[in-house]
Amino acid sequence: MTPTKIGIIGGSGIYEIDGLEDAKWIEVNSPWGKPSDALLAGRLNGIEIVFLPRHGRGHYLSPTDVPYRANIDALKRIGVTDVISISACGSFREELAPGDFVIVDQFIDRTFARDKSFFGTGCVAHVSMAHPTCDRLSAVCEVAARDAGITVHRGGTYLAMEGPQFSSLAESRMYREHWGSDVIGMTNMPEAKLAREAELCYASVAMITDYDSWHPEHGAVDVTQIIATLTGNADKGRDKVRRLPALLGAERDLCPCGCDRALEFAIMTAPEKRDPALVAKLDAVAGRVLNRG
Ligand SMILES: CSC[C@H]1O[C@H](OP(=O)(O)O)[C@H](O)[C@@H]1O
Ligand SMILES: Nc1ncnc2[nH]cnc12
Repeated sequence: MTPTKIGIIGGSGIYEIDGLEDAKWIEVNSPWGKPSDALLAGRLNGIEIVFLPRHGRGHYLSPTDVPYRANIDALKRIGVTDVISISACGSFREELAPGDFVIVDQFIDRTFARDKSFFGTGCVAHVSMAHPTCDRLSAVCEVAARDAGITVHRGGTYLAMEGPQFSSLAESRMYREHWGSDVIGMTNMPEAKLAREAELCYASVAMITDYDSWHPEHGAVDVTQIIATLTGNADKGRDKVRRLPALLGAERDLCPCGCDRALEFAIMTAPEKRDPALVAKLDAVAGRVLNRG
């Protein structure tokens, strides 16, 4: 058993969390660059929590410019075991209404201008993304949201678009009618891929803020409406976060989904062909498998 350390990545409208004991902002240096911000570390019910605002305090980073690799590396480096992403999302389904939460379990990655892997020339690895989220952590997020009085839907496909512009009507219809997507956002990819490479359990909580552009009665998306929905949900969202530690427990066993062993058979590059500089950068992410004899 190892101690649980919960990492929370807050998306649009969530730039800090309150109620942490001994809370302090910590600068974490990563060989993958500067994370979006310092990390807010503290304890909730005796369990360690680390919070990172994805777009930085003041929302200065666009979805394309979020330093996804530095963020995931920093969380891993500081000892986080379980990462919960909280994101504002558009809905492609009438029944997924603004104010509801969806516990996402699949992704379609349409992003194209981001670094998507820690690995590459000099250390090649292929992890499975068949089941990109952790079922155990997702179950905890579902219970916490339900207990906080939130309408929550378990399972859903998140379409990750590059942005920063919202989708055209034609794109919105294609994602919904032909691609089977349930929600849309701009940030969960490559975040989920990188969390898997870093052997971190990852769950994604989509807070529905709008109906994107397909809905005949709702017109185009606008940021004012998104912020109003997020603000209206803030108290319940905070309540949900407060419930997580008790549900997760202070100690964790190996993840039954295997998230914490994702690299076990993933690395292809022969030891003598590995690039020492890249291997050094992978110390936190892949040290468990690269450093064994
Ligand atoms: C404020 S609307 C668009 C913006 O909100 C979402 O951010 P996040 O996923 O970090 O909550 C969406 O992905 C866009 O980045
Ligand atoms: N409709 C939408 N499309 C992309 N990202 C979003 N974030 C919130 N609503 C969104």
